[in-house]
Amino acid sequence: MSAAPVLNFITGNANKLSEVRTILEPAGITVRNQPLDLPEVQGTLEDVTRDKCRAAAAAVQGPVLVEDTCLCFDALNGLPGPYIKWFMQSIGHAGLNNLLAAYDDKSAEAVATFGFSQGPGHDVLLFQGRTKGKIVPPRGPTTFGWDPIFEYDGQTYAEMDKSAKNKISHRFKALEKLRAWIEAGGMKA
Ligand SMILES: O=c1nc[nH]c2c1ncn2[C@H]1C[C@H](O)[C@@H](COP(=O)(O)OP(=O)(O)OP(=O)(O)O)O1
Ligand SMILES: [Mg+2]
Repeated sequence: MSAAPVLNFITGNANKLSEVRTILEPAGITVRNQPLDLPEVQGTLEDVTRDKCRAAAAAVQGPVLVEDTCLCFDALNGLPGPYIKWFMQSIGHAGLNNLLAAYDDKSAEAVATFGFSQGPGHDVLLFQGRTKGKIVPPRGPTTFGWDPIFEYDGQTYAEMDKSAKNKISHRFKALEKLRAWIEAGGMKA
């Protein structure tokens, strides 16, 4: 590849930005950031990211990367899903556990959907990663969102070393697809 790829990741979430940089920079991909607060519509995981990406491209009038994270409870047919941010803010870790009190099935899926657009009027390309786990009472540092209540293979995301989370996470799996596409020359097409 000739010029080193540069992505403009539009997110207001410093933890997301840090994980994305940690995962992509070893692959020689530079991640810039503009911390815009973009409107988020209601709809499927894909609808939310597509709309967010179009709004970001319009706001910066250029190429953008966005990401929307969902936390889907199997017993609730995928809810809170894209609305997890508002559930986290309103009812927190305890409330999210209580939502599942009536069900034996505590399984959940973390989903990261990245959207890339070359700019206003261009298609939005989606790169999605999913990691299965279960919802548990909080364990570990409360640095990043619902990390303390999402258990993967016996440890919560919050209990795992950052490097361990970044090898199995929903975000890592999505970024593997994005990286493969960039390495195949996708950004230049
Ligand atoms: O790996 C994660 N581990 C734990 N919590 C996480 C993770 N990734 C996102 N989260 C939280 C942040 C927000 O409460 C919600 C997703 O909402 P979401 O709209 O995608 O994120 P945001 O508004 O913070 O940033 P952005 O400016 O990119 O939209 O789940
Ligand atoms: Mg958001």
